Amino acid sequence: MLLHFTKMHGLGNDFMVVDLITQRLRLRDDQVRILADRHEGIGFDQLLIVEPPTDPDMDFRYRIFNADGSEVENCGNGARCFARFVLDQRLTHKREIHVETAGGPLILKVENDGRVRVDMGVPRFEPGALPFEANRDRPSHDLIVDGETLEISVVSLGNPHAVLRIDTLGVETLDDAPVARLGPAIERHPRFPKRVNVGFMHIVSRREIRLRVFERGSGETRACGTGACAAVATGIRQGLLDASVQVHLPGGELTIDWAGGESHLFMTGPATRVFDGRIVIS
Ligand SMILES: N[C@H](CCC[C@H](N)C(=O)O)C(=O)O
Repeated sequence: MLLHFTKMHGLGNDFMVVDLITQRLRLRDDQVRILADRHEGIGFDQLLIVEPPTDPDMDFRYRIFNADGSEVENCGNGARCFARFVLDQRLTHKREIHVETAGGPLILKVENDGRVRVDMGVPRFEPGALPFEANRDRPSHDLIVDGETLEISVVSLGNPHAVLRIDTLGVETLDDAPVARLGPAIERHPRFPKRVNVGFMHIVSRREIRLRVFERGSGETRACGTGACAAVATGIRQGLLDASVQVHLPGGELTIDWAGGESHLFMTGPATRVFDGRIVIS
C-alpha cells in the first residue's frame, strides 16, 4: 500500500501529516512506531491524521499519535501545521478552520503573515482533568521523585502537563535544568495514570519565559505548543506572568495570550512544510 504524506514542523517539533480523507486506510500502532523511527522510517515526533469530522459543525477531525504509537488528545504545534496542510492540499478554502480532537474543539486561524493563531479552549487545572492523583486543585503540588520533593503545577490543554519552575530546582539557566533525569521520571510517575508532558520553565520577566519540554511519548522536543500554553497558564495563575507572554523554546518563539478564568487561551506561531513523500506500508 502506497501512503502519501507531507513532512512538516512547528519550530522544529516535526510531523508526518497524512490525509485520510482522500486516502482510505488505517494505521496500526506498530506501523506508527516504525514510521516514527528516524533510521528505519520517516522519523517524526508526532503523526498527524486528517479525517472527516464526526460532528457536522466541524470541518475536520484531527488525530495525533506520538512516536511511541500512543494516540493523544492535542498537539499545539501540530494544529498550526494541520491548518497549513488542509489549505495547501485544497481540502478547504477557509482561513478559519474548526477541528475536533480527542481533547476538545480547536479553532485554527491562518493570518496574513502566514502564522497560525489557535484558540486552544480553556485551560483546566482540576487534577481529574489530566488525570493527576491529588485530593484537590491547587496552584502547585508536591511530587516526590526518587526521594526528592519537587514543586509542580498541573494543567490540561486537552492533554496533560506538569510544569516546573527552574528556580524551584536551584538552577539558574535552562541549560542546567535536569530535563533528561526528571523528564522521564515525572512522565511515568504513578500519580499520572495516563503519563504526562513535563515542562521546565525559566521566568525571564512577566512577559517572557524560556521553556524546555520533555514530551509524553516522544521525549524532549525542540518545541511543544501545548507545553508553551501550559507553562504560561500556570504562571499566570500563580500571578507571575501577564496576559500576553513570549515563549522562547529551543526551536523558536510562540506568543501565548490568556486573560485567565474561563476565557479561552490563544497560541500564535509558524507552520513549516518541508517536503512531500510516499512510502510503501505493509
Ligand atoms: N506529546 C504530547 C502530544 C504532542 C504535543 C506537542 N508536540 C505540542 O506541540 O503540543 C502528549 O502526549 O500529550
